[in-house]
Amino acid sequence: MSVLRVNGLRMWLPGTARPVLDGVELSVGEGETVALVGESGSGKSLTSRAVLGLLPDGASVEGGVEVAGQDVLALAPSRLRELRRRTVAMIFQDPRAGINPLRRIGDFLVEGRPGSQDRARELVAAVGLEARVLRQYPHQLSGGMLQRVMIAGALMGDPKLLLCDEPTTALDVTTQAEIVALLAEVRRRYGTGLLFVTHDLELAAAIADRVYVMYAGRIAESGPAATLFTRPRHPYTAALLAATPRVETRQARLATIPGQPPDLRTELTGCAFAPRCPRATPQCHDDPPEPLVYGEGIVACHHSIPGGERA
Ligand SMILES: Nc1ncnc2c1ncn2[C@@H]1O[C@H](COP(=O)(O)OP(=O)(O)OP(=O)(O)O)[C@@H](O)[C@H]1O
Repeated sequence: MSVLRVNGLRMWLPGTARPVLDGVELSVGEGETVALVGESGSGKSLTSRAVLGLLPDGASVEGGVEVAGQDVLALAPSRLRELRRRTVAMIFQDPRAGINPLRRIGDFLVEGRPGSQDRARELVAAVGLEARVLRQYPHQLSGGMLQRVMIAGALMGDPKLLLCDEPTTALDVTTQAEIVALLAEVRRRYGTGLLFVTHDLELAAAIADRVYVMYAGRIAESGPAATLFTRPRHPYTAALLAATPRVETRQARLATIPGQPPDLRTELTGCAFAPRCPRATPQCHDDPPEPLVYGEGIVACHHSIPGGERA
């Protein structure tokens, strides 16, 4: 069963010529880790924030967001608060932005949850911190420790779904690896579904069961992580992989994808990636490709790479 289903989510923002999210389909199963990857501006954060019912000012939306069977976009504010307290939680890139610097860690964790001191102690230990941090203030902890605190805080309500928006980007490489390992442990121990938003493909490959690749507000390709990263079918996925430094071969960054993603002030007639795509034909500029199912994956491309190959 899915803890999250995003069904054809379309979002318009003021001053744009096309939807900023355009028919996003995405799901996360119970205890599953799913990565949402794409370049900056592709719509990853807007998607993950919509899961919490957080929409930018002036946004209008179509389609649905279901968390544990509840239609988030139709919930009354009080039910939405309850959902965020119990069912779905989020951790962000910068843990310092999400915590009051004047309150002790212990007070932050039990805030709004009377009688939850034991749970806070248990979770602080579960995220690998000593009990004394409960009496400390945020400035006394490193960024990595504070991200552990945020993870403990997110788990206080025993959520079914944890949204992680670039949770390791602000951390050094060693600490990143520790936080990734901790999230994997959280999912194993508590059965939490994870939606992991990142621009880092290597990280997505390391943590996720399934991956969605987003481009210009649309899902270009999705599938099991192992298949998608070894045999990408969408030319955009292949180009992203070619532009990613590979740790195992110690190759330097070899290429960037020529060109820019389409500006939100322009309409799109065909495939959003066509102007940058080596496989594009006139059809790609005129007709938006429909998503097609390939084995366990889905690809929206008129000329997807047969069998897939890593560029
Ligand atoms: N409140 C807003 N008003 C207008 N445009 C917005 C707003 N929020 C986001 N956008 C635009 O919507 C697009 C998608 O933004 P989003 O933050 O979801 O991208 P992203 O993929 O998460 O990028 P990043 O990795 O840089 O965070 C971007 O072009 C962004 O400029």
